[in-house]
Amino acid sequence: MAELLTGEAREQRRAAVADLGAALRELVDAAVRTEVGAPGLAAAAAAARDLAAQLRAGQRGLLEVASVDDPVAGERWYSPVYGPGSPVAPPLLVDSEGGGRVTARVTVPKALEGPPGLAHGGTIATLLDHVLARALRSAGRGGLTATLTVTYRRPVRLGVEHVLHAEVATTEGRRSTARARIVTADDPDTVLAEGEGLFVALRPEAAAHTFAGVDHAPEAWTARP
Ligand SMILES: CCCCC/C=C\C/C=C\C/C=C\C/C=C\CCCC(=O)SCCNC(=O)CCNC(=O)[C@H](O)C(C)(C)COP(=O)(O)OP(=O)(O)OC[C@H]1O[C@@H](n2cnc3c(N)ncnc32)[C@H](O)[C@@H]1OP(=O)(O)O
Repeated sequence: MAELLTGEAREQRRAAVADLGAALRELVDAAVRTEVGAPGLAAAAAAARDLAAQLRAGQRGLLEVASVDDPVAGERWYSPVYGPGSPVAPPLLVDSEGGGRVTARVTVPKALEGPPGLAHGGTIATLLDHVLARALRSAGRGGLTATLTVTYRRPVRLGVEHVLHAEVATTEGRRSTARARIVTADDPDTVLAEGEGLFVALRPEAAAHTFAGVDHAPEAWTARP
């Protein structure tokens, strides 16, 4: 079981995690855009395997929560959406949240491309799903996504700054719904994609089953008052 860090030790490790994450995102971008020759690719593959071996020297299991995480608040430093340590996160930057509303910014990188020059539709769905969940959390509502409906109205382009807005729509028992949209920073009135999600908070017995084997109970996704 990975021991969760607190205080100064956690801050220091979080800074190092974020620094490695930024370096790896540069590497992923370089890797998906490279046109160097085959010998250059072979040398890079060997260097990448050396680096992986270096990181495997201290490794947690698949169900173990990272020592820098806060599973009660739901802060995941390797989240594929916003995690500062994730090589595959765009990453999404949350600017403000509270009272059932969230505003976030993102610039979708080449690694998350769908049609040439455009964000992959699954990436857009991922971003919308996250801000929907975050809006609900900011209103004290937990839960897992039960349904997600995405309407793609205009392309979301790579390399352009976009803004997401989300807000709680309804709350009833363990069920909550929220709405979100994505626009460009330069043209906030033209909606590019919209999302609507239903989130269901887990009953304690369902949470025990869903998160069986996870070392720190992720309270953020279970039933909340
Ligand atoms: C910078 C450094 C970091 C800083 C970061 C800081 C902070 C970060 C903080 C927080 C991050 C927070 C949040 C964001 C995180 C993640 C968001 C991602 C969310 C996901 O990625 S999540 C994964 C995908 N998701 C699943 O993996 C779900 C699999 N699934 C299930 O686990 C069950 O399916 C479940 C739980 C959905 C329901 O199961 P269940 O057994 O509890 O449900 P049950 O049957 O009791 O229904 C109860 C009531 O919901 C209604 N209901 C249920 N399902 C429905 C449906 N589909 N359509 C319509 N109604 C439905 C019923 O009709 C009933 O309604 P009623 O009560 O009225 O009868």
